[in-house]
This record gives sequence, structure tokens and C-alpha cells, in this order.
Amino acid sequence: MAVPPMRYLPNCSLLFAELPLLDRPAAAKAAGFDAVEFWWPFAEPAPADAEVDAFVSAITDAGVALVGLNFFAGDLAGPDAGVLSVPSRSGEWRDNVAVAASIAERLDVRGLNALYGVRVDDATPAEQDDLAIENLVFAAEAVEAAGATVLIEPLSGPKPYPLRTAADAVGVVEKVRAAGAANVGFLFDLFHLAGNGDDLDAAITAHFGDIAHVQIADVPGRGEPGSGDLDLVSRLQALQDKGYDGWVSLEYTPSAGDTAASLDWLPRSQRGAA
Ligand SMILES: O=C(O)C(=O)CO
Repeated sequence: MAVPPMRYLPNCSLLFAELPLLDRPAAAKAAGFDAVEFWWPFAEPAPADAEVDAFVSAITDAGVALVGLNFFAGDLAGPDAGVLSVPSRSGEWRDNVAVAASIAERLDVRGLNALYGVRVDDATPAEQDDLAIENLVFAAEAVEAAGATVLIEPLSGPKPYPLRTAADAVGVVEKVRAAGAANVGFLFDLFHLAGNGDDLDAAITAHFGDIAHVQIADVPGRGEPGSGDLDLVSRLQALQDKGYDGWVSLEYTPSAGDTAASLDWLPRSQRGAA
């Protein structure tokens, strides 16, 4: 498989996960990458300063850029997929935004991924959507000084997560912009969208101007490119042909559990920042 020369980075919540979290940035650097991203790396929305400092040091000591970071998303391995549209969790969201914004300022993080949250029984979809826009504007304003963009991602899977298509996610981007925050963009995750049966080519055509970040994994299985049957190469080529010059995150689970072996498809010469 020959992928176009783009700026690739590993998502270190899934890649290098055979190592302790704080050892992963250095492992990514040793594997040839200049940048990484993480899902929220702490159990709490507002961890102790010492925990944050240790994470920041792991990034800077490794000599990589932290390009992307998810905001706190609740129990992502369990029932949650974000907290920002869940009324009982707005306090956690606001506490978390302050910490995430400070990390963004310290490390010059470009994109902060704001998972939308699942539907809950004690609020209507309309109430959750109104709260989501309010909380997204709050986050966008908080990270503006760092020059960062808030990212909106569609997800696949069984949770009652309402953003399933590119149009769903871009609809939220447009509402946040209409509410006054310009630094918000669409996270074009090819794995989740393909898993939901969305038309990737149509999404690139219709929503290219809103794409602020790209994530890839193969389908089915969320393994490395080549482990499934999704045509990632032609979609990356289409993005490049249209002028996408942002980052492409490798957000997959190495199919044999070994990150080094899972990177054979990406020559070392294509791993550094272009
Ligand atoms: O939960 C997931 O699958 C994600 O992609 C989070 O960003």
C-alpha cells in the first residue's frame, strides 16, 4: 500500500498502548514520528497539577508536538462518549475545559476533540443539543488564546451517540459558528463514518472546507490500514488533491497487539512532519 505523502501522527491512546502512557511519546519519536495525539489521558476531568506536569514533561522530553487532545469524555470504555451535552455533567465539562485549555497553551495543541455525549433519559434531545452548543462555545472561547480549534467528531458503535454522519457533525460546527465561535471544525474520522455507512467521497466533496483534522483506521475491526477492506488510499489522495495540508492521525488498534509491526505500511521516511 502506498499512501500519499501527508503529515501522519500516531494516536498514543491506541498506538504504543503496550507501554505505560508516559513512555508513549518517546516511543513514537523513536519510531520516526514528530507529533502525537492523545484521548484525555487522565481519569479525572481536572487532575492534580503534578499529573498534568508529568504528562506535559513526557511530551516535551520526547521532543514531539502534541497536535491533538480529546477533552474529558467520561467513561469512554464504558457507557459515556463525552459529557458536554449531559446536563448532570456540565460542571465536569467546565472544570475540564480550564485544564485542557492550559495544556493547549503550554504545548501549543492545535485541535481539541470535544466528544458530544450520548443521549440520556433525563433530558430531551433538544435540551441536550442546546446545552451542547452553549458548552462548545464556552470551550471554543477558552482555547482561543492558545490558537486551538474545537473538533466535532461523529462516532460509530452501539452507544446512543447522536452524531453519526459527516452532515451531523458539520451541522454542529455550523451551529457553534452561528453562536459566535469561529474556532470550531469537523473531525473527519474515516473509520467511524465508514462504519456508519456514510459516503466518504460525498463527505469530502460536500464538507472539505470544514475539515480541521483527519483520523484513519481500517474497517472492519479498527486495525491498521490493510487489515480490513476500506479504501483509505484513494480517500487520502482525494483529500490531498483538494489541498488538505493538516494532520492525519493513525487512530487504530494494532491488529497483532504490536505497534511496531502495525506500522509496516507507513515507511519511516513518511512518518516525520513533512
Ligand atoms: O471513542 C472513540 O472511538 C474515539 O474515536 C474518541 O475520539
